Amino acid sequence: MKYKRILLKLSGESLMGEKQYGVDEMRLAEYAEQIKEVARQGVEIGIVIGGGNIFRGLSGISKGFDRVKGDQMGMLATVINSLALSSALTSMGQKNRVFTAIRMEPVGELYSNQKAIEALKNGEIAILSCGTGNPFFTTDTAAALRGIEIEADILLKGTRVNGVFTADPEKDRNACKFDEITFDELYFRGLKVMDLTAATLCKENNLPLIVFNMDVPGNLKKVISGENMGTYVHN
Ligand SMILES: Nc1ncnc2c1ncn2[C@@H]1O[C@H](COP(=O)(O)OP(=O)(O)O)[C@@H](O)[C@H]1O
Ligand SMILES: O=c1ccn([C@@H]2O[C@H](COP(=O)(O)OP(=O)(O)O)[C@@H](O)[C@H]2O)c(=O)[nH]1
Repeated sequence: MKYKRILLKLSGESLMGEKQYGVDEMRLAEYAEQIKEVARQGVEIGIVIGGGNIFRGLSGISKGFDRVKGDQMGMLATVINSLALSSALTSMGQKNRVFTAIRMEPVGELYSNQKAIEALKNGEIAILSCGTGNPFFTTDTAAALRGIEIEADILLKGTRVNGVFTADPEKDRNACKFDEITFDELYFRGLKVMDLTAATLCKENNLPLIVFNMDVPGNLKKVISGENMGTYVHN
């Protein structure tokens, strides 16, 4: 395996699978299977999951919610997704631990980078929930931050598209994929694959990123073993 310690970001929306809301059990099981497969090869895995399949702070504003409360609801949504993934991994016999950025024992342990690294060294997958614990941030930013904190070799952003394109591939059929691109170019081209706070954290702390399609079974293993897929984003 090319990478020994990874931070995997999973989109909350992808967890919906074919559903309109919440968690699709089939999709969850597929993800858990892919994750277990690489964990069995000795790869240390930290995971940050989004919450968009349940609640997004920004969309709450239009429904009359206060932004901070809405964001807190969004962070709690990431806890629900994290518990679902933890449960799926456990049922497959894969050891894992859920950490929360906001104290809520016994749902999860309060996060610290030391405890998370300890879990990784123990062969446990560390599921890092609640995003950063702060409103006005995203789970992409949490993934970048936690990736840096746990000293991951790479940040892997699992999405439902094949990588970074010249335009949103779900809206523009003529969009072309980049095999690699720098963080600066992402910024200058205004590519919306990760928010700027997240991209800046990666850039300033030298954490490379691969954006890849997590919805194709086997892709996670391929990307970790160094197969050329997705888009490699670097300094
Ligand atoms: N230039 C781009 N290249 C790739 N994906 C893009 C781009 N611009 C926008 N996107 C969108 O970003 C999504 C991937 O980000 P992700 O965080 O997984 O999704 P979401 O924001 O819905 O949770 C893709 O599904 C795609 O529609
Ligand atoms: O550090 C964080 C991470 C997430 N959120 C909230 O949680 C929601 C869900 O996260 P995100 O939208 O990043 O999930 P995804 O798009 O990946 O499903 C966001 O809309 C925010 O409201 C937050 O307030 N702080």
